[in-house]
Amino acid sequence: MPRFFDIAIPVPMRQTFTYRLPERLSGQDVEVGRRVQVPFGNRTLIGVVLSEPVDPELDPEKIKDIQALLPQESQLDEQQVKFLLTCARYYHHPVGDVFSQALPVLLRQANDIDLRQPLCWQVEPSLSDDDLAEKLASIAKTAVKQQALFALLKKQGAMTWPQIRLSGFSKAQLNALLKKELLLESRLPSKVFRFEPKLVATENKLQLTTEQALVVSQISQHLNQFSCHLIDGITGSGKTEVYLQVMEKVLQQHQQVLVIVPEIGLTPQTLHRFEQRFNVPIMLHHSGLNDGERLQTWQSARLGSAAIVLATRSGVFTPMPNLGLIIVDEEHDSSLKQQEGFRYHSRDLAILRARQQQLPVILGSATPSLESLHNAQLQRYHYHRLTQRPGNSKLASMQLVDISTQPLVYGLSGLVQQAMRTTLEKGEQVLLFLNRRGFAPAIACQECHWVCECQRCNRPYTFHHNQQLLVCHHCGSQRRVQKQCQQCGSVRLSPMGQGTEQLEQRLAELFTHYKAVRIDRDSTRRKGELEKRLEAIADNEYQILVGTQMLAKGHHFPNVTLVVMLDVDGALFSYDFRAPEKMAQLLVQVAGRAGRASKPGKVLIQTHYPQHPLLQDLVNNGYEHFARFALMERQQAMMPPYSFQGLVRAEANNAYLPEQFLRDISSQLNNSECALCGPVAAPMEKKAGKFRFHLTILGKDRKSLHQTTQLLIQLAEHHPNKNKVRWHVDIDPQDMSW
Ligand SMILES: Nc1ncnc2c1ncn2[C@@H]1O[C@H](COP(=O)(O)OP(=O)(O)OP(=O)(O)O)[C@@H](O)[C@H]1O
Ligand SMILES: [Zn+2]
Repeated sequence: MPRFFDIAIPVPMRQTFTYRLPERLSGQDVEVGRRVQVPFGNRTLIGVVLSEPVDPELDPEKIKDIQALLPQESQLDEQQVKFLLTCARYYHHPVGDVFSQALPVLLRQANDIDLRQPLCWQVEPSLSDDDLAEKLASIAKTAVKQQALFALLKKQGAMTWPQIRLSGFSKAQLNALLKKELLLESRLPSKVFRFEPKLVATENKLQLTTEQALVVSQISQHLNQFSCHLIDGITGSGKTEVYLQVMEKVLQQHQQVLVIVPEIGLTPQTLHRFEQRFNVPIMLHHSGLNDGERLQTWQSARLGSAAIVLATRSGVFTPMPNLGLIIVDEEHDSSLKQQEGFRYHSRDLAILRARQQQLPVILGSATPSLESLHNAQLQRYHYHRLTQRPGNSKLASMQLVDISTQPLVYGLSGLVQQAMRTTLEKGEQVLLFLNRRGFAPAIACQECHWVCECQRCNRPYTFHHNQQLLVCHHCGSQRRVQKQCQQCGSVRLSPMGQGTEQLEQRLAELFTHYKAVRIDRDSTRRKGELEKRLEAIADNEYQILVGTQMLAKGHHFPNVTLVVMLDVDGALFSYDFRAPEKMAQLLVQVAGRAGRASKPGKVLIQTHYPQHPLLQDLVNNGYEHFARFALMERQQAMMPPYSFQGLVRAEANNAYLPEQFLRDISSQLNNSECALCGPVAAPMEKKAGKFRFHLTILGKDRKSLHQTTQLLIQLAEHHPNKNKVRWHVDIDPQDMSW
C-alpha cells in the first residue's frame, strides 16, 4: 500500500499538498517535520511533512511522488511543526511560506549542506602559564587589538566567529593569534547542554535591589509552566540583571533560553553581558550573519547544545528542544513586527510558543506597549515594576523648549546651545537626537518653489551631501543631484530643512573645540563601523553625539548628561493612531540615555507646541500616566487593544483596480460581525510606482476577526482581478502608513 503525506511547500497558496511516498523510498521512516523534495508544476521545491500518512482526497492516480527525503539531521520536531501551523492560522498566511521563512535559507534549498557544529577558538589549553607568557610577549606591544582579543578569549573560553566579530575583532587579528600558535581551533561540542556551577561567573553577579530581588523570585516560582511576565522598569533600572538571574535558574535545570531583542548589531553590549556572566555556548541569530552562520545557530539550538540563543525577531522560530524560558526585551519596539511577506509579531509569537510549550515568557520594557499594559491590567500577564535605578543614578529631568518664537541656529535654540556649552565645558557628553538621515529632507527651487520629487512615490527626495545623491527614503531610488529647476529652469536650487549629515557638519562650525560623531544608518553602513564609533564614544574621543533612533536603542553612555531632541513635532499630528504611543516611547527611551552613571542628566525637547497635552503629560507625569490616558482614549474610540484589527492591503499600477477590488470583496461580505472601514487610499497613496488602498477590519473579539478575515480571503481569492492586484492580509497591523 502506498503512503500519502500532507506537505507544506513554499507557494503563495493557503493550502497544503498531498504527495505519495514512492516504492523505492517505502522502506524509510517519514516523520512529521521531515524535509522533502517534491515536484510542483515544472519546478522542484523543498517542503516539510505535516502529518502521519493520510487518506488522499484526490484520485491517487493524480498524486505526484516525493522525489527525495532530505537528511534527518535537518528535520523539525513535532512541537515545532505544531507551532508553525498555529502561526500560519493566526496570521492567515500561506502555510508553506511560514515554514519556509522559519527555516534557515540554506535549508530552503536541496543542496548538500554542512550541518557540522561551528568552529570556535580558545586559548591553547596545552600551554603552561610560562609558555603562554612567552608567546604573549611575542605579540607586538603595538598590536593592541591582538592583545585584547587574546585577553578576551582567555577570560571567555571558546568563542565562535560571530561572537568574536560582534566583540569588535577582525579575521586578520584572529588569524595572527592562530599563526603564533596561541589558540586552539575546534568545533563547538555537539553534546546537549548540561549545567555546571562553574559555568556562572558569580563574581560578576550584582547584589539585587529589593525590587529586582522580588521580581526574580516571583518569576522563578513559575518555571516549567506557561506564564507571561511583563517587567515595566524605567530606563536603567536593571532589567538585564533580572533577566540574567532568572536565566541562571533556567540554565541550572539544564534548559535552554531564547532571548529576543530588536537589534543585535546595534547593541553588542547585550551579548557582552551574557558572556561575562555565563560561560556556556551562546549562539547568535541576526541579519549581520551569513547563511552558513545562521544555519549553525539553528543546528546547535536544534541539537540542544546551544544554551542561549540571542536573536532578533525571526529567532522566535529557532528550534530548541529543551527550551525553558523566552525573554523579549524592549517588547514595545516596532521592529519586532515583520512588515513584509509573513507579517508576524515576534513578541506575540513568543507568547504563543511559550503557551504551547508550557514555559514562562518575560516581556521587558521601560515603555511597555499599550497592548501589553492592557493585558497586565486584565491580569493575563504578571505585572512587575522596577521604579528605581540602582546606585545613585537618577532619571533625567525633562524640559520643553519653545522654538516657535525664537530664531534657531542650525536647528538649535539659544537655550540649547547654552546648555550644550555648559555640559561640554564640564567634560561631559551631549547627545543630539534628530530622526532624519541625510543632509536635507528636500531640495527646492528658490524662485518657483518647485521641489524635486521621486516620481514613483510623489515624495521629495532626500539630499545626501557626502555621496552627492538624491535618495528616495520610501522606495530607495537614487539619482544625481539636479542643477536646474525642472519647472522654471532656474539654477537657484537649495536644500530645505536639516538632516543628521548637515547637523554634524554645522556642529563643527558652532563648537570648534569639540568633536562630533554621527550615528545613523548611513554612517554605520560599513561592517565594524558602529562598534568603532561606540568604542570611541566610550573613550570620550567625541563629545557630541548626533544620531537617529539608532542611538535610542539600549545603549549605555555613562558620560552623556545632556540629551537634546531637535524636532519632535512630526508625531504630534499624525494620522496613525499609534503615533502618540510611539513618540512617547521614543522620547522616554532617548531620555533614558542621559545621566545613567552618577551624574544627573537633563533632556531638552525642542517643539513649536509646548502646550500640546501629550508633551505636557509626558514631561510632567511620565510614561505611566501618559499610557493610562492613552489607553482610555483607545477604549473610547474602540481601537486596539479594545478591539481586534486586521488590514487588507491592495496595490496596482493604477488607482482604480485596488480600490475596486477591495470594494468588491467588502460588499460581497454578508453577516460579518466585524466593522469594515474603507477602502481608503493608504496614507502614502503611491509608493514605488504602485497605488495603494486599505480595507480595515475591526472585530470586537479575536474570533470574529478571524472569521471575517477568512471570508474576505476567500472572496479575494475568487475575484476576477486577483492576479492584476497585489494584495495581502496583515493581522494586528502596526504600521498603517504602508
Ligand atoms: N542590583 C544592581 N546593583 C548595582 N548596579 C546595578 C544593579 N542592577 C543593574 N545595575 C546597573 O545599572 C545599569 C543599568 O542596568 P540595565 O542596563 O540592566 O538597565 P535596563 O533596565 O536594562 O535599562 P534600559 O531599559 O535603559 O536598557 C547597568 O550599568 C547595571 O550594571
Ligand atoms: Zn520613491
